[in-house]
Amino acid sequence: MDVICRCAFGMDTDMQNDIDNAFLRKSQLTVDQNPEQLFLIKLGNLMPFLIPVLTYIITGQALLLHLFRKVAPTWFSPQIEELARFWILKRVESVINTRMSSKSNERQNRVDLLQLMIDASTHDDIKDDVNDESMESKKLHYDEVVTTRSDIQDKLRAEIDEQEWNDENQLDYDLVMNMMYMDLVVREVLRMYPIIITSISRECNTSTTVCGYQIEKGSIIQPDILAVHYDPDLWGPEDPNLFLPERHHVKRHPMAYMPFCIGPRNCVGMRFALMELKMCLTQLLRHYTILPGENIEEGFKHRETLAIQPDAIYVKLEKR
Ligand code: HEM
Repeated sequence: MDVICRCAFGMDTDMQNDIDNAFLRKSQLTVDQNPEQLFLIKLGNLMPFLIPVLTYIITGQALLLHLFRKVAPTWFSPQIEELARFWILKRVESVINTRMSSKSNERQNRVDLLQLMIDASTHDDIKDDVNDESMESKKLHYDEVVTTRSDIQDKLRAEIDEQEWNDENQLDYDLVMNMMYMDLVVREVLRMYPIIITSISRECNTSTTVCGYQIEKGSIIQPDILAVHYDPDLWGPEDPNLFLPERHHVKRHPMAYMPFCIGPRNCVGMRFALMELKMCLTQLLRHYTILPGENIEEGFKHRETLAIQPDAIYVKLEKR
C-alpha cells in the first residue's frame, strides 16, 4: 500500500509501521463493499448505460451526508464518518491540484504514475484539440484515472538463495525478474486465484458469431475468467485444480490466461504488480519458512466479490 500510494498517487504514507493509519483504514473500507452496493456495481458492468443513474444513487447518499455536515457540522461529524472513497479522492485531488499549479520545472523531478497521467491530460498537443471529438477520448480524466507445498517452497527458496546477491543483499528489478521458477509459481497462483473475476467487461463493436452464438454490436461481454482458468481443454492434461507451476512451460491458447485481462485496456499496473509480488515473496522466503498453522484443514478462506479477498490463511512463519 505504501508503495502504491507513493508511485501512483504521489503520497507518502507509513502503513507498514502504523496499522491505524487513516489511509489503510479508508482503503480497507473501499474494498469492503456492502451487498447492495456490490449489486449496483455489477449491474453497472453489465449495463453501462445505467452507470450515470447508479453513480447518482451511490454518490447521492454521500452528497446528502456532505450537505448535512456542512449545515450542522457539530451534529454529523462525530457520528458519521465521511465515505472512504470520497475521503481518499479528496486527498488525491489536493495532490493533483498542487501539482497542476506548480511550475513545470518544479514538476520535472516527479516520475510517478500520477505525474505521467497529469502530463498526458495536460499535454499541449491534446489541449489544442479538445474540441475534436476523436481527440477528446484520448484525454485522460480523473475517473479513469497455498496449502503449504513444501516441495514448491524448497525449490523456490533454492532459486532465491542461488541468486547473485549484492553486498547489501538488496533486491532489484533484474534479480527478481530473472528467477524462472518464481515466474512459474506466480503465474500458477494467478491462474488459480485471478483476484479480479467479475468486474471485467467489453462492448462488442461489430456484430459477430462466436461458437454458433450471435453477438450483436453494442452487446456487453464479460469473460468468465475462472471457467477459462480451470478449463481442462485449455490447461490439461493435468488436473487444473492442482497447483502445478510447471504447466506454464507448455504454450497455451493466447486467451487461456487472463488475470490482468487482455487487450489495450488491460491492467496498466501488471508489470508493477508482478514485480511487487515477486519481491515480496522473495523477501518472505529468504527469511522465513511457511508452515501449516492450526486449522490448516479449513483451507484458504476467501470471498469472491469484485475481487477475491482472503478472510483467513492458516499458516505460520518460522524464522530461518
Ligand atoms: C496482482 C495484482 C493485480 C491484478 C490481478 C490486476 C488485475 C486487473 C484487471 C483484471 C484489470 C481489468 C483490465 C481489463 O478490463 O482488461 C485491471 C485494471 C487496472 N489495473 Fe490492475 N491488477 C493488479 C494490480 C494493479 C496495480 C498494482 C495497479 C497500479 C499500480 C493496477 C492498476 C490498474 C488500472 C489503473 C486499471 C484500469 C486500466 C484501464 O481501464 O485502462 N493494477 N487490473
